[in-house]
Amino acid sequence: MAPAAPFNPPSADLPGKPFVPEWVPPPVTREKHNFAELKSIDLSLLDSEDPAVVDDLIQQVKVAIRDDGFLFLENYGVSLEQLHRQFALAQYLYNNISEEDKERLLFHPDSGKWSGYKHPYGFKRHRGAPDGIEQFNWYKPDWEDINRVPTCLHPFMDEIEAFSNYLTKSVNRRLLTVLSRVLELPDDYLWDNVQSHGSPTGEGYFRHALFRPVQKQTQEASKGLRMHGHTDFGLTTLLFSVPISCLQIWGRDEQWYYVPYKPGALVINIGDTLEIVSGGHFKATRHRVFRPPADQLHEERLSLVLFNSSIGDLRMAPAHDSKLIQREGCVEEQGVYKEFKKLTSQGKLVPTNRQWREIQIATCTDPTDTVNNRVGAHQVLIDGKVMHQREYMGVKVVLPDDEEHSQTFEQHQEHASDTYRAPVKTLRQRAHVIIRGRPCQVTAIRSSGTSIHLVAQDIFTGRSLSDEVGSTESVDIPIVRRHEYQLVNIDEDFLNLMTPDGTAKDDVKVPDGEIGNQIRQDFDAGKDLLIAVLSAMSEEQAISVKEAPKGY
Ligand SMILES: O=C(O)CCC(=O)C(=O)O
Ligand SMILES: [Fe+2]
Repeated sequence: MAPAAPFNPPSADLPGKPFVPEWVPPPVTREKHNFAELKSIDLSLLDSEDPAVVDDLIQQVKVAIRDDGFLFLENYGVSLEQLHRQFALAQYLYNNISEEDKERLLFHPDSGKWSGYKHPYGFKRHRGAPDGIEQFNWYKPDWEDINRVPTCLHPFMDEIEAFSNYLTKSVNRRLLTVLSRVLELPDDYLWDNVQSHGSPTGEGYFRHALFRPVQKQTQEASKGLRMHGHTDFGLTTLLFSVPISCLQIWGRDEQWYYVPYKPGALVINIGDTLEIVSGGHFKATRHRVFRPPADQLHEERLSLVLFNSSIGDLRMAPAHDSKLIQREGCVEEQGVYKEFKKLTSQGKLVPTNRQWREIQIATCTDPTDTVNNRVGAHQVLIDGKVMHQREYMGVKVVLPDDEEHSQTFEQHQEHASDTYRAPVKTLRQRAHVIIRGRPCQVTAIRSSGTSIHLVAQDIFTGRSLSDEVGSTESVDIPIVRRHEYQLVNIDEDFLNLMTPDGTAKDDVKVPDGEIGNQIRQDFDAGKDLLIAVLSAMSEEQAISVKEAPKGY
């Protein structure tokens, strides 16, 4: 097999491309508990001329997939710099997308596709409770018509499309070769017979996602969940390992574990299709998105994902040509394969791949949905554990939805909800830090010999403060949150605000100066206003005002 060519994207500085600020990975958590140990696979070994090296690679994947159901992939042909450019483009999208584009390109999940822009108010087109998750998803029609893409990204579609093409046609194709070999099938079996083709993503999709920190009400309604425990419905999912630890996987010991950050690595999820095709030898990866450890609660999380889909018209069954299946039979004990098998043994048709994915998208529920997320509704108790149970076209899906494992984090967070400590060396420009008891934002950092000189600005008063810290020492960091509220009234010196779930909040003062004047002026003019409030260390201040989008 010819060695795989590395990713060679179009240039970032062609004429007409606006400047895109760099993406700086946020600091990694200091939390060490509840992290999974994932096996890491070096994909470049597939090109080795030594058959023993290739055999060893296949064995490693076999063990990782059959034991754990997930793995890291490294050396797949994209450099860290190229990857960071793609994250910078996602960051650029969320800093520049217009309100008009959000409205115009709003997704239609009822259609069974996530195509377009997802607002941060749940997984229905109609706005529900805030979930802080924004997404843009590219499906076939979105690649084919530039008008279906946010205008701010138009100059960069060459790079985004090249990246998705490389991920599908090079990385995923090689990964499917490895998986075909594990099943002892011809190299291109999964690529030729199961993977959907055409456009950069076939019937699958590519995603830019942004998870913003959530407010207390969302956190309480969802119990820390950002996305329910689930398996992906397609063939494979290629997720990029990110510094903000939210992705968790369900271990064999029936506990949730965070996926650690491995810069540049891909996290590979096995989807339902592969579980079925492999006759249960591959387990679809059970995963969810959960709140991060305490020291990352205030950070935004960008996530780039490629979902590889199976051919929509196919109904999946085990690949009986597989020598592995012929020799060892199928593995029946659990999961979607078992449920599909149940249907076929009753002489019933299983759903097509298209039906299977579209029904799950169209009926997806939110972690904030306190009506459905109850035992008796979408939850059941099995052996004392809370499980999420749904039925799609006669196929029962039961997945863990249990919270109790995270109590140690909960206690930790209560304790450390205002501040935490971090080595001064990890501070960057614009990072938060406490200087002389005040929450500040760093404006300058200078190293001299064994000490670091910090200059910072009080986030509430704007006053400049400075400090000298030993370069190996740690400093206190405030947890700074930014919430947006609707302005209902102004009561002398106080704002009467309303939280997204309708609770009144009347303890924030009208700020002094220009912003205060503007709030009063716009309110008197009858405008619907959203007020951003910054809070840190039990202090709160209104910091900006904007007009609420229509339909808010
Ligand atoms: O953003 C992530 O890390 C995972 C998202 C995910 O699991 C999904 O959308 O299926
Ligand atoms: Fe997923």
